[in-house]
Amino acid sequence: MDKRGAGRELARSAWDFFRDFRVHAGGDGLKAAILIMLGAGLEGVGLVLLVPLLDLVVGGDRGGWAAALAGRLPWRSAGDDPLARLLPLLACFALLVGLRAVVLWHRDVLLATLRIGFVEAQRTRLVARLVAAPWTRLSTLPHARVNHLLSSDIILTGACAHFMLQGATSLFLLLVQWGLACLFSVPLAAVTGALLAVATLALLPQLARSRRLGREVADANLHLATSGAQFLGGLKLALSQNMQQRFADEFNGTLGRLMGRQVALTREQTKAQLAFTTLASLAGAAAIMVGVWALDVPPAVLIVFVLVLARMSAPAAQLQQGAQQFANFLPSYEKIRALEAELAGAAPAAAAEIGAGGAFAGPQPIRFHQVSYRHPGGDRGVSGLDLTLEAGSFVGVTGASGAGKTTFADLLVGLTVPDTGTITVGDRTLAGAARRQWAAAIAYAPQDTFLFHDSIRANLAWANPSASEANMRAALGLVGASALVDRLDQGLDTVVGAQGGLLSGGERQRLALARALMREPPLLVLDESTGAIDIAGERALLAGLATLPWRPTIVLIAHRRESLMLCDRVLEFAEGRVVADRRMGTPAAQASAHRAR
Ligand SMILES: Nc1ncnc2c1ncn2[C@@H]1O[C@H](COP(=O)(O)OP(=O)(O)OP(=O)(O)O)[C@@H](O)[C@H]1O
Repeated sequence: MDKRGAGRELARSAWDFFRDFRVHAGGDGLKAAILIMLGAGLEGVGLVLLVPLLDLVVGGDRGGWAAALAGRLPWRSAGDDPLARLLPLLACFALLVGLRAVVLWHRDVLLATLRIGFVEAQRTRLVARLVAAPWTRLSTLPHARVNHLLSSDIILTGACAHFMLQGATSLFLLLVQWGLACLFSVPLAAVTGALLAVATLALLPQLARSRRLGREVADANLHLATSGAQFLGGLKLALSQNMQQRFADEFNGTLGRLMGRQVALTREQTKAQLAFTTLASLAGAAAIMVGVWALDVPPAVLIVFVLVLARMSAPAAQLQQGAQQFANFLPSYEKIRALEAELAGAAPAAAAEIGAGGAFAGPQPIRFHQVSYRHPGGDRGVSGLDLTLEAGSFVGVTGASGAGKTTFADLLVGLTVPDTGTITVGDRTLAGAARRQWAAAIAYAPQDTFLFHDSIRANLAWANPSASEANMRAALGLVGASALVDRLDQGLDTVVGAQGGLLSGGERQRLALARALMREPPLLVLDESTGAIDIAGERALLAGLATLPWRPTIVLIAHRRESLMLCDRVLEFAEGRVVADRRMGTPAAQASAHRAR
């Protein structure tokens, strides 16, 4: 992209950020602007008080506005007694300092509150978009991207807000100080202002470079976060195959690339900072030379002017550095907005629809009418599914990898919507509100066991917050996890570690199944979620499920023949179609038939 295009993009993105912040701030934005201006104004008044102070210390003729002001001040009439003139002056200073402290306190608290609130609002909005998005869209998002956006990138939007607010504060301070400089000598201030403006314009392209490097650092950070998240799992694999050096080299390579980008960014920022301070100092020196030789400014005015210039250097440097940092962190904000825009395009019906219609109570027949579904961006999925799952039946689903079993389960629970055909539960079609109510009723134990990094109790309560301890114990007993909980020091309050990392694979699956039972669902879908449990334990568990008192319809996806032995019907998938539908003469089938009577 050419320089002009990069500059335009930066300006557009910065404007979007400002607009977003302004909307978030609402009425407090105006209050903050007033406090920023008031703080800068009080700083200016403090500088004005330098005039009589100089008058007192240096004395003599300052000429122009300074003399006129000093002549008009009340303590001028207090005769020539320095003490009599100094006391009111110091009183004024004390008053000013106190007032300024109060204003700055209110300003800083308000700005911090707005900044923190803005970060939280960004996070809440992104989470809301993610929660509202359909599974078809979410399933294609890389986990690391979402994690990074919700953590690091969101925090960096706070840094953006910080530098924007700091920039506004510095800018107003600069304007007030420049206004004061104008009061002392308009031509001198005009020369200084023009030179500073030229220095600022010369450094504008630097901001676009800062944004580009910021984006590269953010990308490298994401890459590092992805590698970091998989570090232990990957290291275990590497250790088991004596490939740890290669693993370390790969990780270090990612780290090295990130460091390279960060060094490049620091180099650019330092260059810009030095260039700006050098140009600003030269501009000040040039202005003083012009003042002395061309404008014949009196020495006392020149001294005050130099003091004002010295005061201006701090906010000017802060403004320049803040702008660099803002441009550097802006890509994080852009990434968040990009994901929101992606998700907004795919947002399904509003969550408010959940309330419409009645809840699904008890198992009912589930009917697939000529259902087809293709995954986005490919031609794989399921097609022409035409079948009925009887209420309370125990259905096994099997087939080779990629045959379409999970796709079928996702349709069954309402995670995905058919491209063609319909799915009905009882007499209701799974669409809109009914689909959401169905999802709110059923339980799904997916292939990848997911447990929160929290206690067993909290993990179980997640599915049904009103579940009693007795319910939890009963579910744990049914899935064969009572002994596990009893042996843990903290019992139900034991924290299971990130992703249940402190438990074995089979134990994790048992807890996930217990959680699925907590809401007494009319449909229980187990997608290869018992495969890590020993065969005898799995058999006992499935036998328990087959005799659950509330008689849910159970769909068990499994590869092992032993797992399917208790099912009263087995569907075999191949190439997205049901190629065999077998009724089994099992004890479960008899139990099911008995229940049906
Ligand atoms: N999100 C997706 N985007 C594109 N294609 C997908 C997606 N998910 C699955 N597929 C493809 O759809 C086909 C069916 O996948 P599905 O997960 O239903 O298979 P499966 O029978 O459950 O396999 P396995 O036993 O290995 O879990 C596969 O060929 C798979 O590659």
